[in-house]
Amino acid sequence: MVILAIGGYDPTGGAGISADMKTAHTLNVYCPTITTSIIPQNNKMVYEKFDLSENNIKNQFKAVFEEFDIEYVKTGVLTTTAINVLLKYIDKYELKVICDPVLASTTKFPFANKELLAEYIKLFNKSFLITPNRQEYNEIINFTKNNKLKIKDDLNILITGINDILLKNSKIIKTFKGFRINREVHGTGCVYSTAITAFLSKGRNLEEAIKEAKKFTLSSIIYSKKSKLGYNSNPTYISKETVIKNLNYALYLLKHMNFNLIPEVGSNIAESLPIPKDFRDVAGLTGRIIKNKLGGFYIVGDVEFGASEHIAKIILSASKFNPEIRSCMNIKYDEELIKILQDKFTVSSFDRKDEPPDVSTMEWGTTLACEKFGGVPDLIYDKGGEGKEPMIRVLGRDAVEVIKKVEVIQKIYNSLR
Ligand SMILES: Nc1ncnc2c1ncn2[C@@H]1O[C@H](COP(=O)(O)OP(=O)(O)O)[C@@H](O)[C@H]1O
Ligand SMILES: Cc1ncc(COP(=O)(O)O)c(N)n1
Repeated sequence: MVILAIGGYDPTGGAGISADMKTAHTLNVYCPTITTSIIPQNNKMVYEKFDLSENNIKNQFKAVFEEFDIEYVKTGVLTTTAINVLLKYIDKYELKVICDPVLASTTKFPFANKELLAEYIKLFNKSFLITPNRQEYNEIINFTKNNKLKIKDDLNILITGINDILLKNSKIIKTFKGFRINREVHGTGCVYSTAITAFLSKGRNLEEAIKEAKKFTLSSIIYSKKSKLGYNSNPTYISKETVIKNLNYALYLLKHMNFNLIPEVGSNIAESLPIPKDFRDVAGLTGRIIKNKLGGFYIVGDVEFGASEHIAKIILSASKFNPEIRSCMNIKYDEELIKILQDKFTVSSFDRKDEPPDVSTMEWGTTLACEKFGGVPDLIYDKGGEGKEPMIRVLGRDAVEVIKKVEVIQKIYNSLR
């Protein structure tokens, strides 16, 4: 797949064509880019906007279209020159344009004036989809009204926010629900519109493309890169294959450990996709890790999605406190051990005696432990109850991280003996 991204250059890599290329590359789509402006900026401010000449823009278009067959084009920061050249190429190559009308930066630097906005309306009328945020949408509608300009009825308009609204012919076609992650990330709009373009180029229909791109964008926020001034988009795609691979590698590492912290009920280890909705988004062992009476242990079953409801409930509850936490393993409880572990790991707990009626113990206990801790600790334990074995649960960002924590715990346990 090849898509073309046309936009401004942000030297920090958080937004603009750098974000576009990172996004497309992560989705295995090749992405030539045409630069319209050089925009020195960071999470604090935009220093300037240097627009490239008409001749340079024309040569960039020539170079790309000589080299590639392009069907889908995503636009970010544009100039009048870039729009005028693009309009000609749309006609000549029947391009499908996804236009992200970046009228200003999040740091409030204006990227468009009235003259440019008038050019944008021409581009909208030759585009497939535009993805304004709510503020940009209001500005565009007001501008068309005040200047008696018309936007074609059959233009797809995705108004982005926390929930995104897809409009067509002035009707709401679909709302794409999101949730707020407590983080302001530079370049999310670029990632989102490029991800939509990439999924469209893979043959998804518009609603599927938006749905998948929204999950992808949320991941790019969850895994965003912290810098001295804020967070920068970090497009990250964790597929089912990645999760299965992590779990199988974690079990491989376990086999090479003298692991014996196995509870009577057995252990399981699980890992979820990012932003899991229910246990079907969580993979675990269809069987258990059980003690071998003569020493050692057996790993019973295969790694499958939907295999472990119990551990899945822990992950689903924990991920609400920290969406990066996607994995958990339950191991044997030991009074002396958990005391020592407090020096090495963050620990929280719950007491089954406090359990209210008619709740899922794992959902209730995990939520309570995370609330007490103010996030997700490395370990959550309980001392058991009526017919219920005490347990330690090890949490982490993926199954390999969890197993590495288990390895440290096992070594500490062995040193007590
Ligand atoms: N902190 C956040 N938490 C969750 N979703 C976010 C967050 N920031 C942006 N998004 C999502 O990323 C997409 C683009 O973000 P938005 O802020 O609307 O674009 P822009 O960066 O162009 O203003 C939207 O779908 C929005 O829901
Ligand atoms: C080159 C370029 N393209 C797009 C944006 C918008 O990104 P944000 O909304 O995070 O400011 C930007 N700031 N710079």
